Amino acid sequence: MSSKRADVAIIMGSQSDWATMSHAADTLAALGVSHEKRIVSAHRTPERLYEFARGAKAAGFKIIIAGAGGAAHLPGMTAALTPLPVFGVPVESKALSGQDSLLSIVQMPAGIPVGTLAIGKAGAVNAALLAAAVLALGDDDLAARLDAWRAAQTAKVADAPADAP
Ligand SMILES: Nc1c(C(=O)O)ncn1[C@@H]1O[C@H](COP(=O)(O)O)[C@@H](O)[C@H]1O
Repeated sequence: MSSKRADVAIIMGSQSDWATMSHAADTLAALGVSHEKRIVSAHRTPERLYEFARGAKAAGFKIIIAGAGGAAHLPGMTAALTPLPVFGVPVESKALSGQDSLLSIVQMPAGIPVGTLAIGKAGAVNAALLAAAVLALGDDDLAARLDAWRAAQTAKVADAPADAP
């Protein structure tokens, strides 16, 4: 690991969340945003969470993307322990299709914000895009890459037939 930390930390409650959270990593990679990923669980590894979240800002991270499923306390607990912006991604759970994850993340008490995204892949992609948009406020090159990414997305839709199948 290099001494200069990545801008974005992607954390997740379990290895099983990677199928979802890899979309955040892929999107950040496509935009040239440096990121690190790690498994941290408020439930299963509370001390690792404490150590990570307490040290995240000093380590050089600027934004944290936290994905978890079920009783998804990871994003909120992370937000409680760091002044960095935290974006929460509700991972789709088997039992309740991610409704549990969403509700566990979204309804934070006033004072400890978590920017909550959609359930699943869309949320993971959008968390990465939001992180990039925040970082782009102070980085003109990244702002240009983000503009290009959005233009490419528009072109992809525009090139497809406008009539429904
Ligand atoms: N919600 C949390 C937390 C947490 O919030 O600290 N730690 C693990 N988990 C979630 O448990 C689910 C099942 O995990 P396993 O697949 O490992 O049993 C995962 O979606 C994970 O995010």
